[in-house]
Amino acid sequence: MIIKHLPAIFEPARPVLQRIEDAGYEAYFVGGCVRDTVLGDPIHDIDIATSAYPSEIKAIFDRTVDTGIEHGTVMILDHGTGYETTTFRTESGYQDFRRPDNVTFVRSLSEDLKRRDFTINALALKENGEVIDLFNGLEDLKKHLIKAVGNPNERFHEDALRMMRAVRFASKLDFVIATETLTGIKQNADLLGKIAVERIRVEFEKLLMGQNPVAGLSDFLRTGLYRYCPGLANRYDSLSGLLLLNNWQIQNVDQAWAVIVTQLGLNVQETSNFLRQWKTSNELITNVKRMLPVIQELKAQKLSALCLFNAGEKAVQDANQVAKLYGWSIPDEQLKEQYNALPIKSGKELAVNGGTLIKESGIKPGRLLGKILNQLTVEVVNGNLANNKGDLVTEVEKIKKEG
Ligand SMILES: Nc1ccn([C@@H]2O[C@H](COP(=O)(O)OP(=O)(O)OP(=O)(O)O)[C@@H](O)[C@H]2O)c(=O)n1
Ligand SMILES: [Mg+2]
Repeated sequence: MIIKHLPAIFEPARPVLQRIEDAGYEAYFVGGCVRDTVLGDPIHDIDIATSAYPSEIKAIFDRTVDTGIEHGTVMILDHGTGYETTTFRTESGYQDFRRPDNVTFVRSLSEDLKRRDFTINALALKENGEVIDLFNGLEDLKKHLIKAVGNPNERFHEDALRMMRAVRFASKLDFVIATETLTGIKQNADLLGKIAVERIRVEFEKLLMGQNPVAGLSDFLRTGLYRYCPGLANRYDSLSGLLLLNNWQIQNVDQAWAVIVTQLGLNVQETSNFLRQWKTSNELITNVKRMLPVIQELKAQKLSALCLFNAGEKAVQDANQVAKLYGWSIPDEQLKEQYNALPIKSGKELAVNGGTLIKESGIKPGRLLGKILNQLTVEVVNGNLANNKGDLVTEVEKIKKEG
């Protein structure tokens, strides 16, 4: 196959490949960028593989950065852009166990491609547009098939994360996992236990945000991969409920996790613990925790002003998106109106603050002050009290008298 017009992102990199070829070596675009080019999908980054050793690349180009030289990766700087090139390599251990990370540099493209995960990811693209397809990747792309290169067991033993990548691609591309590959995942699922949770998380999040999350989740469940994921090991029944959701439209990672914790029926405290096990950021945990009460109130069809106020605009919108999956949502426009109708959107908008109350109402700094401010906020949000200084100070007098 020859691709006549390469997507624009390749253009500035072509002369770089050309120069490597002119020096007598081979150089190709490889991996996801080739797969996505053939599919006509957007390309976010390009990877280059070459027969030249890192030292040889550095001899060809004036400006390079050693970004991962022990793995064979050197960045070539060209006209202000960096291009990562990786020397053809093979996982060895047995061939040359003295090399760091068991990586051996090789001169042949096929040696490099045959240790890649799936046939659709084992395509190489020459600078002139020629696609090198040694493992029937093009046919599998056409058939919408995720198939391990060679023996699935071997591929998954080299890197167990690949099993998560398989289910992620099933969702992301809406492809089917080939039977033998699926069997390989079932047999090796426990190896996922050896993989850092952060790496698993990235794949799981991509799965949840893919084109067909139900397909990916279905594979994630039937292969048993979920057993080796934090907080999911004993939750097969609950997770299976996700397969019944037929209106997935997840727009961000906060929503993705909110779906999972909603499905698992976790409360706010359990959600914190669960997400901490997955090593998500504190920001994500905060966002998801803000969404949960909104989702619950949408479910109960009694969305209150206070709930909207506490969550804030982003969490409110995200929560409605999650609720949509379950048929609990209200029209976005209506929700927006309800939110915009809040008398105040944040505590800072309250017509009095701690300072005012200390000065004008003689309240001492401390717990009581916080409690009173909170009470005022709730009354204003609920529309029981106008947000002006006079009314609020009068209310404070009343609260003081009532003790
Ligand atoms: N565990 C892995 C990870 C990567 N690869 C190979 O390295 C390439 C680049 O990896 P990466 O950028 O992680 O994935 P992509 O396939 O490019 O997918 P994405 O679109 O998410 O970048 C893959 O296509 C594949 O050939 C692999 O064989 N095994
Ligand atoms: Mg990539």
